[in-house]
Amino acid sequence: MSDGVKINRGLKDVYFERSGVSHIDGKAGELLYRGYTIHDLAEHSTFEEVCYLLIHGELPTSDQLAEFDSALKAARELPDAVFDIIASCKDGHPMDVLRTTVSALAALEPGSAEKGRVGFLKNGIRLTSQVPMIVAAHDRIRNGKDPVAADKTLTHAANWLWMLGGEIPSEAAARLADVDFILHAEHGANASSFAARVTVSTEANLHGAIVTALSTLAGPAHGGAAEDVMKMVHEIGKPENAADYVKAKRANREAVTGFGHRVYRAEDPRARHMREGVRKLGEEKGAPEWYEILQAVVEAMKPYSRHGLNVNVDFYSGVVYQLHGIPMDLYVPIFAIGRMPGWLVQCLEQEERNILLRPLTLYDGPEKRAYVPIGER
Ligand SMILES: CC(=O)SCCNC(=O)CCNC(=O)[C@H](O)C(C)(C)COP(=O)(O)OP(=O)(O)OC[C@H]1O[C@@H](n2cnc3c(N)ncnc32)[C@H](O)[C@@H]1OP(=O)(O)O
Ligand SMILES: O=C([O-])CC(=O)C(=O)O
Repeated sequence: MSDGVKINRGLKDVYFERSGVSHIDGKAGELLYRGYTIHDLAEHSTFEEVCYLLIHGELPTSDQLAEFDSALKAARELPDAVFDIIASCKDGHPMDVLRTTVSALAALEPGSAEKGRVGFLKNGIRLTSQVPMIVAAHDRIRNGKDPVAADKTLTHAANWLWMLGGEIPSEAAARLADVDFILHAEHGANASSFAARVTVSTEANLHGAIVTALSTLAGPAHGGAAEDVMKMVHEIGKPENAADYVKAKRANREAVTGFGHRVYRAEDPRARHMREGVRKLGEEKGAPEWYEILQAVVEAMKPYSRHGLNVNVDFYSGVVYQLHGIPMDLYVPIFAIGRMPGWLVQCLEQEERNILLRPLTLYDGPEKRAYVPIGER
């Protein structure tokens, strides 16, 4: 039945579509958004500008950026019912609460079923602004505090920190969050974006696709890794324990979290910026040991790196959040805040040249056989 059929398990190395959004050179460890290196964007750009670039294909002029920014700011509103929904499931994992709330917004928001480029853009911009509001409101509600209203004068990153902590963040803290969002904004056919594209391919609406993406991002093999890295760092406790920890993991053939990537065979280019963040912030906060533990794990992993096994973006990002006092279970939702424009633009591309995404599984079950009535089994 299966003669000559080649199966690409996990869809490894399979191209399913063309995309003009981001280019990943796995061997060279390079990532481009619309032709610009992630390093230039992390150094010189803002999240708002990167959103515009991803969605419209070009860096904006000042006027284009101002118009786009005011659309994002105007969308910093949530229906009252959302806060009741958050309160009713406040003890759940923030990723479950976020997914449930985005799903509820599909039913609560006028125009959520609108499709086509215009409908997707309207809903995508609205959700890009609402996702950080939901994450921040949930964290406050579960800690017995009132949600903080969005400040429409602040940048996307500064407003997120303001809504979370109820204090205007320092410029340095807001910039670090901004860079984190830029680094996480887009990454081709990663599992959550691919899943969102599958949803759009059935002509479902954007809210549905974002719910799919959130569900997929949550797993520890994808966005959940930053949370697991932080748990690993706590378990290791001090740099001198790292080698034994790694040895035990590898002896059991278990993955060391924060290492490995489906596409990169060189270091994930985003990791460099987060590593610098951990080093600097650790020194500033008088907590250099986190950086030292991470570097001891990198050293201990060297003998196992012959396949090009390197750290990925999530290896350092959790410790940056920890040093900012952000609880571990918010790490995946923070990834989701950054990834919103990437999901949106992948959905736009899918919608513009749609084809139902429907691969095949090669049947290897029993041969055709006669039905046996229940009394004769
Ligand atoms: C933002 C992101 O989503 S980045 C990824 C975040 N996830 C993690 O950090 C979780 C840990 N990493 C992993 O589980 C994996 O590396 C994945 C799921 C990300 C990628 O998996 P794959 O594409 O199947 O890995 P790949 O085929 O490149 O593996 C090559 C070899 O490296 C090994 N390997 C891959 N990742 C790891 C790891 N983290 N620790 C130890 N060994 C690993 C594999 O076992 C395999 O070894 P083998 O050839 O001896 O069998
Ligand atoms: O591309 C991937 O497979 C995972 C990843 O790094 C991302 O989504 O940022």
